[in-house]
Amino acid sequence: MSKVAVIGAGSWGSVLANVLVKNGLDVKIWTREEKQVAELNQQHTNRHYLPELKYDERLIATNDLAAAIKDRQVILLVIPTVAIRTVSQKIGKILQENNEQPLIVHASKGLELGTHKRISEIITEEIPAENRSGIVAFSGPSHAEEVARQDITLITAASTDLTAAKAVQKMFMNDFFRIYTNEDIVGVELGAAFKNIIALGAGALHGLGYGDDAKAALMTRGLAEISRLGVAMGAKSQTFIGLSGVGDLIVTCTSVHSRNWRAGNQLGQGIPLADVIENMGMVIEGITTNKAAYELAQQQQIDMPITQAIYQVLYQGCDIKKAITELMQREGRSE
Ligand SMILES: NC(=O)c1ccc[n+]([C@@H]2O[C@H](COP(=O)([O-])OP(=O)(O)OC[C@H]3O[C@@H](n4cnc5c(N)ncnc54)[C@H](O)[C@@H]3O)[C@@H](O)[C@H]2O)c1
Ligand SMILES: O=P(O)(O)OC[C@H](O)CO
Repeated sequence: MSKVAVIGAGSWGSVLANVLVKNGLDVKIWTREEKQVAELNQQHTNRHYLPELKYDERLIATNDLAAAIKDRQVILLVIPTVAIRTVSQKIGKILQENNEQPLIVHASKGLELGTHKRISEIITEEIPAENRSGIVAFSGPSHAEEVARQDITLITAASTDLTAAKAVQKMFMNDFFRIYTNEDIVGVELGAAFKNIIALGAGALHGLGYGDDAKAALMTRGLAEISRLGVAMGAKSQTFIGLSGVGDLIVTCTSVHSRNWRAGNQLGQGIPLADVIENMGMVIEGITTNKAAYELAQQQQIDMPITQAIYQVLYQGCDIKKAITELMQREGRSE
C-alpha cells in the first residue's frame, strides 16, 4: 500500500498527505482549487489553512481527479461531509472506467443532511463494490495544527475488515503518530460526528464566561446522550469510551484549534451564526451534524437535551442563555 491519493487539501487532508510522504509513501493530493495546486507544488505551502507549515517537496498536488487516483492503491477522502457523495460518485465512475479496486479510506467527520447517513454508507452507495477493496474510517483526537508540528497523536482506523484497518494502521504509524484498529466502524464514525455538536456547546459556555464545572458537566452529559443515540443506531457502547469517542470529545471541547469550539465560542460572545461561518473559512461540521442528530433523536425518541438545545439556538433563533436556563430547569434525573 505505497501509492496513495489524498482527496482534499484543506488543513486535515494536506497534513495527512504530508505525514504519508514523510513515512516514505508516494502521495498525490487532489484539490479543486487551481491556485492551491500551484502553491503546493511551487512554494510547498498551503497558507490559507496552515500558514506555518512547509510541506515535503515530494508531495504532488493536482486538480485533475482522474490523474490523482490513477494507479493508486489507497484513496483517502478528507473533504467536508457535504461533498462526500458528489466526489465519491466521480471517483466511482473513474474507477469503473479504469477497472481499478483501491482501498477507500476517509477521515471526515459528519452525517449527511436529509439521509442521516454515515460517510462509509455514502461511499458504499457511490463507489461500486467491485471498484473498492475495503472501506476504512480514520478518526480520533487530532488537530491538523498539532500533527503539522509532529506532536504525539493517537488515531483509530476502523473497518469491518480488520485486514484493511491494519493496512491503514501500517501506512500511518511513526514516532509521533500511533494508530489503533477497531472493527466497530459504526461507533467510530458516529462518535466522530456527534462530538462536534457538544464542542459547539463547550465553546459557547466559554464564550459566555462559564467555568470548568459547567464544561465538565456538558462533556459528561454530552457523552451520555451521544452514546445513547449511537447505540440505538448500532454502535457498541464501548467505542464511545475510546479514542474516537471520549478522546475526540475531550480534544474538540477543550482545544483552541477546534473549528467547532471556536464557532461555539463566537456564538457565546453574541456573534451571529452567519458571521461565524463566514469568518471561519473552514468547515464547521457540528452545525449540519446537529440538525441530522436532532432529527434522528426525534425519529427514534432518544432523549438528547443538549443536542436539542443547540438545535434551538442554531436553527430556531433561541437565545443561548435561555437554552441553558431551560436545560438547568429540567426535572431532576438519575445518572
Ligand atoms: N482540521 C482538522 O484538524 C481535522 C481533523 C480531523 C478530522 N477533520 C475532518 O476532516 C474533514 C475536512 O476538514 P478540514 O479541516 O480539512 O476542512 P477544510 O475546510 O480545512 O478543507 C476542506 C477541503 O475540502 C475542499 N472542499 C470543500 N468542499 C468541496 C467540494 N464540494 N468538493 C471538493 N472539495 C471540496 C476544500 O477546497 C478544502 O480543500 C472534515 O470532515 C473534518 O471534520 C479535520
Ligand atoms: O476543528 P474541528 O472542530 O473540526 O475538530 C477537528 C478534529 O475532529 C478534532 O479531532
